[in-house]
Amino acid sequence: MNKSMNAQAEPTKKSRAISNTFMRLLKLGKPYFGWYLILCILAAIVSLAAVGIAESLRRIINAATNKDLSSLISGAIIAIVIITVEASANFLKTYLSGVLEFKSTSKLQVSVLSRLLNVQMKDLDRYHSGDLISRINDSATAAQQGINQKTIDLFSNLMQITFLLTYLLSLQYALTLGMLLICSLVPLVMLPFSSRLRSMHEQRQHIETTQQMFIQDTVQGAEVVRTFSLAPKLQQQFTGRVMKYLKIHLPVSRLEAVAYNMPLAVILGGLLYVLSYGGYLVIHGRLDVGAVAAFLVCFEQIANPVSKLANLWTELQGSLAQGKRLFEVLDLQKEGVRRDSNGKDLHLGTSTNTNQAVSGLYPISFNNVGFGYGNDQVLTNVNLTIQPGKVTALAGPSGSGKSTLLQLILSSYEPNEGTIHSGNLLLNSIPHRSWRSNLAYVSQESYLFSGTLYENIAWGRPDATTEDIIAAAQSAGIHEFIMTTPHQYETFIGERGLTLSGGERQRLSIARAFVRKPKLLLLDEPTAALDSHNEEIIGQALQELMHDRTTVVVAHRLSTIRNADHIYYMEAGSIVEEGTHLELMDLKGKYYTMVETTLNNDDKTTAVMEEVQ
Ligand SMILES: Nc1ncnc2c1ncn2[C@@H]1O[C@H](COP(=O)(O)OP(=O)(O)OP(=O)(O)O)[C@@H](O)[C@H]1O
Repeated sequence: MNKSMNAQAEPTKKSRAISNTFMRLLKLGKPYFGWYLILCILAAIVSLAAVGIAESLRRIINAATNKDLSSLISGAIIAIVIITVEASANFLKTYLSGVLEFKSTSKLQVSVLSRLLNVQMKDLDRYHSGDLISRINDSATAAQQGINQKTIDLFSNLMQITFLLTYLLSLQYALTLGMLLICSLVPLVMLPFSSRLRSMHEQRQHIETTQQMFIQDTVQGAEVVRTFSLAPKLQQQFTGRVMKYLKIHLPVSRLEAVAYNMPLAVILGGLLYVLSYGGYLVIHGRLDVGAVAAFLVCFEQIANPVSKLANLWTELQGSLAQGKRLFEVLDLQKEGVRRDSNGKDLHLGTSTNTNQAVSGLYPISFNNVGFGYGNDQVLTNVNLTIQPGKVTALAGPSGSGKSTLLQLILSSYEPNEGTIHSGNLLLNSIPHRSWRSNLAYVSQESYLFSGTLYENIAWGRPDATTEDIIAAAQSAGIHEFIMTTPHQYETFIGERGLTLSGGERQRLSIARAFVRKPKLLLLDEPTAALDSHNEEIIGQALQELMHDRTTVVVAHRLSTIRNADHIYYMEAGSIVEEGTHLELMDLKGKYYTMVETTLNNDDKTTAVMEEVQ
């Protein structure tokens, strides 16, 4: 019984969701009301012109059959004028529709992208980047077309049908009514296909997206593909995916072909009806020959919009499916925003307290913090204090949660249990933008953007002067290298800076942190990927960057850890030891074992030498 009730509730929920998507798509069109109005006026002119052309044709044919030259000439002149007006209005309508299409689609794409840039990381983690790109590129375009092009088409087609039918009714109502009856069969024959087509469009879109993600992974992982000779396996997988796509695409094409061609058969039948019944009326003197010609021309002009109306319905199904994908992203909750009981966004505001909290003058404290990305607990009962102006190091085995802890300080995620405070203020009560404005983060592999070397440093502080950029590059030890590149600071680096070496990429991201002049510095072992030569070059620079600055550093190298003012040693998401390097070494606990067993020999030799001294 429960099952049948659920089965009944399902379609109701589904149709509510469809109408909801449609209403929201219509709402998106609100700012373009003026454009719609102009386009509708133009559509009305075009539709009226269609009537004018049919009437002129009727007059010309009747004048010819009556051998009335002057009526024939005046009819032809009127027809030329109407055709000119119709062509101009049509041109303007097509042009303005194109501009509207571009404006509205790009605006929607911008709002989807800006939502994506502001959503919570935990939501973003759920999507593949290829899927998100497809939602911005394909779904935004198709959804926007659904409301602009298709609703205007709907309006113009309806208007054309109304005007022409009114005209034809004035000529011969019986013939017109028969014609109307035949035309109304067109959408009816489409009805059985529409819902099936909608769900098939959704399935096809899903397969297209996974295919796009696969291509993206294959292209981005080109190095691994070559190294491990994965090309044949990937080709095979891709062929499999194409076959899967064909499996849904072919039935869609078949169904579309049937759905689109059924109306044509009805239209041909209608044409036969006009010729036969119209000819019958002419024979009985109830209609003139010119009127039959006008009916024939109008039939085409009515049949076309009617068949378009029918197709429009199937196309709208596709747009609704895309709109659904789009709204899913637009509905993701923004970070730093709470929702009230009605689902309305409540934004956090800045205050004197927040300005103080982000000043870097107060300690950051974790109180019984627990966190997990999904169901698995990553951090458990973490208690720590990051003292202002000091260097705090996080050490511990791989996967113990060090980077995750930095992510919580960055406010990329919120703890599931416990609290994080900056001074007296809860971190999640501080607007993210304010909090991050005084913070720089350098990870093991910081992302570099396609652009120039200059731009990549300037991302650290958009208002930085050229002098600031050069000074930052000098401090990060990358200036000399930049001066040897073909266009110096204007040298273009490829996608993700792949034209640079690992060390150059890392020094560039450190320059980006330098230019920011942050109050709080978060380093995720930025020298981990560097050789000892490169490490030495930027080691000094990092010391300078950390000097007198609140710093939290995830450290693997002993040289980094031992200089820290305070070290937290983590294991399986918990802090198990804390103290200075010497204190922890004296303790002879887990930290001591790590130093003894895990760290590389160079590090140990340096440490021993320094301790001896
Ligand atoms: N975005 C994520 N989604 C799900 N799980 C994650 C995510 N990031 C990290 N994890 C998991 O959380 C745990 C802790 O990872 P984290 O990167 O914080 O460890 P770590 O101590 O910094 O490791 P390493 O020293 O190797 O960088 C790991 O088990 C990891 O698989």
